[in-house]
Amino acid sequence: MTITLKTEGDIQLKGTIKVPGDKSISHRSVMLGAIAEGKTKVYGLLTGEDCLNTIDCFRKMGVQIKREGNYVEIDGTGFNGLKEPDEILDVGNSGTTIRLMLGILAGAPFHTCLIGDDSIAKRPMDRVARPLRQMGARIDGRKNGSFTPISIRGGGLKGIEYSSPVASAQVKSSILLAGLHAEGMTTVIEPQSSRDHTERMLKAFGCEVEIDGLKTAIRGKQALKGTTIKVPGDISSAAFFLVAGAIVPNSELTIKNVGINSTRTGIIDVLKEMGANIIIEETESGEIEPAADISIKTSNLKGIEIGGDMIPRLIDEIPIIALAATQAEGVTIIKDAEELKVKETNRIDTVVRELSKMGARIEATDDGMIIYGGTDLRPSLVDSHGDHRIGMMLAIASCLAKGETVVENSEAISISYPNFFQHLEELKS
Ligand SMILES: O=C(O)C1=C[C@@H](OP(=O)(O)O)[C@@H](O)[C@H](O)C1
Ligand SMILES: C=C(OP(=O)(O)O)C(=O)O
Repeated sequence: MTITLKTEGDIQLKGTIKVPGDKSISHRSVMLGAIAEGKTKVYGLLTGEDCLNTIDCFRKMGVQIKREGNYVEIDGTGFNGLKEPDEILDVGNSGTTIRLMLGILAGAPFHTCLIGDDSIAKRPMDRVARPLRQMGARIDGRKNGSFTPISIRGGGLKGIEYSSPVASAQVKSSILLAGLHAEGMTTVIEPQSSRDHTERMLKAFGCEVEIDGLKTAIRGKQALKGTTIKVPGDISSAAFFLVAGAIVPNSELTIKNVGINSTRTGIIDVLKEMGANIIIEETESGEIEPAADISIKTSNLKGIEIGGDMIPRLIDEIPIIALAATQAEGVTIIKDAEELKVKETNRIDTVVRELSKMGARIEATDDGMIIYGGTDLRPSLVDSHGDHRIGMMLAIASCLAKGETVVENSEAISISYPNFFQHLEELKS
């Protein structure tokens, strides 16, 4: 699908929106609800393509999941109730689905075959296959199990202590979920902190998780009990409108009920450091996850350097931060972000290529990018390359480019934010 975005005269973004539910928390609600005993109610579940694929995979393993009014109910089978699927499980575009599910399947004594789309086929699975094999899972696939299609036969796991070479919540979560069904303790040590939704939610489902700095440990053979989850709005989706509010002239907008777990709020810290006029009003201290209403106004941004421990706290927001940087005064340097190369696209390359088409002065580096600020963007024919976050960043960029910007492959946006264009139109005035 191709979308044409017209910017005639000066536009401004004004009003209040509520972004869809957090994608990371939604995936985990379905997965933990499925392997728990009893029913789990999930309010605010994201119904983007990625989460629909997670639901579909668990249905194929015999789990009943249905919409009931304003919540989704998962009839947990208990871990031993999962059934060998008759069909291949298709995760679509979702890295979180495949990597976390491999952790669960590592403990399941049956055979499963997993595939995904062309983007998933390029993303590394050895980062989870390696530790899961050490625990006892049998995994095979293309290039010795490094890429999809991938198959797994689980069961008979033993706990391990694993030092992960990357700060990745998908790796950490996959190992912890396998650890839940292993003999003894399973410990993951990370080089930097990654998002901690799995740990928080395991606790909400009645499990004990030990956290000591960068070390997270779980004792095996703990049963999960169904519970009620309220999914806050996704800060990674809110990020597009936070940046839009800061860079589109005469704008002022509020986003209600956004998750503000500190492992995810790098975007807020960066916008503040760049000089954004942003106000956070906490609304939910959150037994599981905190949330806030966030307001932002057009601001004079300045370039900054972003790297180190900050990167895992804003990894998915880098495409939209790059756009913010094109409008800042001075230079922005993003470093230590090699992980961008193994996302839905190589996000260093796609951000640089597509923003350059619009006139941005931006250079790729080995581990990030350098962006020179103060640029007038021009309309262009650009492409999401099937990457939802690139598509949304380009749509926001079009608000600053007078004329017609055409975004190819814009359907990818429904992966994480199905009503994105509706919100964009509502805020334009
Ligand atoms: O665990 C998760 O829900 C996610 C973790 C991150 O990936 P990595 O674990 O690969 O860093 C992030 O980029 C992804 O969008 C969602
Ligand atoms: C990287 C992302 O997701 P996933 O790894 O689940 O495909 C993302 O949503 O930006």
